[in-house]
Amino acid sequence: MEDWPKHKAEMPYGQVPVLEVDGEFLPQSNAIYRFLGRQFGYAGETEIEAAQVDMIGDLFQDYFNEYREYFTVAVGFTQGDKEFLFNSVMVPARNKMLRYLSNILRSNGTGFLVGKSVTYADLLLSIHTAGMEGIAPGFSNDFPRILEHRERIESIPQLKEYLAHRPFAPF
Ligand SMILES: N[C@@H](CCC(=O)N[C@@H](CS)C(=O)NCC(=O)O)C(=O)O
Repeated sequence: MEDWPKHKAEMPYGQVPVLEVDGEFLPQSNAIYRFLGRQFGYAGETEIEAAQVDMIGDLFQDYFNEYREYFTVAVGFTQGDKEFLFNSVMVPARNKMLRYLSNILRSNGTGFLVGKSVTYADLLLSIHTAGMEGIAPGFSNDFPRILEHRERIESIPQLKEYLAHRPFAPF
């Protein structure tokens, strides 16, 4: 955080995340997800699946905007009443989003959010609930399909290996 003001000026829009590819700086989470998803085969197998995966990526942006006020206080970026914001901002946003995604999981019926295999939409969900669990323990406990989905995603061998050895990430 102390170094951030220096790096902010180097970022195309003064924000992170930014992916650097062969000297090109690519900002915006969803552009990065699509770029990596297409490159490595996690962006949906057909045109309609790709659109459904992107739809979930966009939904996560809207969702983040809904709970941003709680999140910035919870991780110490801004000052505020964390408990009040959890109940008034985070809980309604979480309930709406996790219910919606539980319904998608139930109707898709493959164990994944889109199609028959893992996509970046599944990674967004499992990373989100894992991160929130660190901030608000028990975050997804009322959503059994979401818990089960996270276990499925985190037990993918390559991901399991990565999660066991990745550098410390605060959230
Ligand atoms: N729409 C952008 C939003 C990026 C964004 O809000 N970045 C925040 C961190 S999550 C940031 O860089 N904040 C530091 C700052 O603005 O100085 C995206 O999805 O990548």
